[in-house]
Amino acid sequence: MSKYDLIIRNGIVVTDESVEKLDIAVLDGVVVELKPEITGIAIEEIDADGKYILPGGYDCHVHFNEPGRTNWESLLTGTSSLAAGGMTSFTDMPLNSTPVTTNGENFDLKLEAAKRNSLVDYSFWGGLTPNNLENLEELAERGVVGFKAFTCFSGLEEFEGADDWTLYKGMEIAAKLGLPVSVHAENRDITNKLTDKFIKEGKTTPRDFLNSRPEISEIEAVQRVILFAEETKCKLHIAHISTARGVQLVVEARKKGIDVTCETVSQYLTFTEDDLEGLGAIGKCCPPLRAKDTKEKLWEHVIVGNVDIVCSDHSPAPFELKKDSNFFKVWGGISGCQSTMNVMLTEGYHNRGLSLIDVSKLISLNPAERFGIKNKGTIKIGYDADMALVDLNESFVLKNKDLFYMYKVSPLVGLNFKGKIARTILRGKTIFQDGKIVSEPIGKFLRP
Ligand SMILES: NC(=O)N[C@H]1NC(=O)NC1=O
Ligand SMILES: [Zn+2]
Repeated sequence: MSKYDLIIRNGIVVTDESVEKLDIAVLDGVVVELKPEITGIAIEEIDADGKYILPGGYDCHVHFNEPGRTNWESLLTGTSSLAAGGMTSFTDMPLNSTPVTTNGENFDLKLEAAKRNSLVDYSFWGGLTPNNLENLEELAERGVVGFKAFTCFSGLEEFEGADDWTLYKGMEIAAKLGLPVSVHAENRDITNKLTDKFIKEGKTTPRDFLNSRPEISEIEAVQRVILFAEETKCKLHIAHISTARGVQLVVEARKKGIDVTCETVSQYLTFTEDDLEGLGAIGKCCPPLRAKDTKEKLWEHVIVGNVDIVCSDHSPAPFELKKDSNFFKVWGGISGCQSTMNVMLTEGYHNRGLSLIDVSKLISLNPAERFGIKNKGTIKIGYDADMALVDLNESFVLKNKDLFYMYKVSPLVGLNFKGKIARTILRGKTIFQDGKIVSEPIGKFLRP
């Protein structure tokens, strides 16, 4: 009789093709059997009767702060939050940790920190800035999934936004290296000019901040970087897209054969600009929250498959940086990486009829495939045994104390979610169960 490390019995398994009752057998961290009834024995058995089993999520856009700003969010607090939210891997942005990930030496520091402190599997974006074109190759050799650039101010002086020359040249190099470039797309002139103007006029409320970053600033930047992608043949990924018109440009570019994908994030699918006054600083992000009509159209794009990925853009900061009567001076970034699966189950599956297969593709398989992370993102023989066991019909209100973030705040607190993560399993090992982290940091480096 076959012997396994783990058998999970009686769960309803969400694969990339079906939702059905299956048993799952795991050996050495990998799914080795997947069928209605497994007869073997295992060191550990889990009875998942009544639970749905989704692939562990992959958050391809988080800003953790280790090394260097570990007092904003450490890898331990950040990855505990991911685990509590059913997420089993992530890609960290090249900022806001310090030093920023713009060369090989800095990359090595980050990798060392993750080896020690990450509870889930990890990978990294390298930075693309005006100062590091000559370092892209060494970052590629070390295993970054691609390069991240900003077309506007990044929020931090030490990570300079890319001018058009840098984008064009950087995309040429990335194309040669076979890696994608991910762009934070907002027009720098429009956002800077409006910001300066409003501050000069003493207009510094949340509404003024919203008005300083109109939809056109995203749409223009998306259009421009798509043109560079067409010319350079670079794989392009649009980060945290917030406008339906931006997604429409991506759709049209794909029809022309340009290799472009896009992600959106929970906040644009949950809140509108009218919520910002009530939320205050914890709801400040760039691009900002949008009008109700835009939010609904963005959902339509998600539902028909025009948006490839939903992730978090988790960008925490200490309370001090979230306090200023001038809203422009408040740190821009939302804490949300614990809630991506919850948002997609509640708003996507329960409220809008998005299938569980599509939910899991948006948060697991699509990012893994786009960024070349092999054997992740779905429950399948030969794939890593990364899973979230979910009580799909259980409702709960998210409370501050449920959060594993270093700063236990999030705009998502107080919302009623349906679909509770009961247990998270990384490569066959339970890392989160019944509200508690139950593992040491066992994360492993993932590279394309
Ligand atoms: N630096 C940083 O975290 N920036 C992020 N925050 C945000 O709101 N948008 C971003 O790109
Ligand atoms: Zn960004």
